Amino acid sequence: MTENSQAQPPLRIGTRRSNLAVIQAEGIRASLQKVAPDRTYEIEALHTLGDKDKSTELYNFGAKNLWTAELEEKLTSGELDVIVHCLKDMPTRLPDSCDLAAIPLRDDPRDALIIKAGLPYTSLKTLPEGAIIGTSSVRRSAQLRRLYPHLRFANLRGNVETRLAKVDNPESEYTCMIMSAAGLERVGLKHRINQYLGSKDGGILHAVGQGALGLEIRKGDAKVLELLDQLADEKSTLACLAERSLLYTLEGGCTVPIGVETEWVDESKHVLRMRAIVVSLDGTQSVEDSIDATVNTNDEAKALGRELAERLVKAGAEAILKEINATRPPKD
Ligand SMILES: NCc1[nH]cc(CCC(=O)O)c1CC(=O)O
Repeated sequence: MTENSQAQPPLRIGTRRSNLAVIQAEGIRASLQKVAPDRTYEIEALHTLGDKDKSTELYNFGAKNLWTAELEEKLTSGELDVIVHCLKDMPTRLPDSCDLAAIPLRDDPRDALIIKAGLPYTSLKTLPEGAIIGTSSVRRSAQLRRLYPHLRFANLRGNVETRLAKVDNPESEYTCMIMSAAGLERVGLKHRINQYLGSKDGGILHAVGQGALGLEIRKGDAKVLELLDQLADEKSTLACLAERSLLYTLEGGCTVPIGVETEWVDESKHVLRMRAIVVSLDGTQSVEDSIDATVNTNDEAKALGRELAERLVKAGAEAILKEINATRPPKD
């Protein structure tokens, strides 16, 4: 080993301590080892306040995000160099001392249906009247209530493995559950997916940033930014920035039933199609629209998200969101 490589301190990668979070951080470490093999990398998996307390009401706990605040403090103080997040769990407004760096190639952004082990159903359409879908996401339940008014919903919390165990338990009320395809695939549960729920197959629109990772750095840390830029995927970055701009424009600070889908409709011309929906909690009211725009730069991506948000507001999204914000539903 040369003196030079020994002199460079390890790059410290922070993440939450769930199995999914650690798998994601290990994936980023493996990618970094490929592009910068001389450097060493350390993962610090933190048991965050949000992981410790499972109560819903904590979503309303002060202004701080319980899942990201402690990691961001360590990033700001220099104890960490990068945080690996699920992009969809990253607020659209970050602390002043932090920045979103690279967005790597996105995995499948769709939601997925998993049916309780041993039941004969295969898709949403085959579920009988009164079947119970486990989800605590108002985005998922509101869209599904709208499309499948004969189905019922029950809260389902915990990490990926815990939720599946609760659904599979023959004593539990759940008929099935909805989770992100990417999350299920990363923890090795792809074989349990019964149906992928994109807009093309009778399904729902996914969460902003779903299926992508967000790499957060200290603001102005040019060295780490340059390193992480080597992991960036341009198309994923532009699509996700457009989605985050839509959410930034629409949200009143809490999580709301906004579904989105982005698709590159013409790779050579860089045309991004973004579709979005805002639904009332009971599924009875909704506004939906879609725009195609040429997107080559981050600013063009953000402009697309903003324009779609403004169109939705004009079509009545604000009234729906106001009513929901008044009751502050649990986070997606
Ligand atoms: N809110 C929880 C959460 N945050 C990120 C993922 C999975 C990974 C991803 O979709 O990016 C999940 C689980 C889920 O919603 O099913």
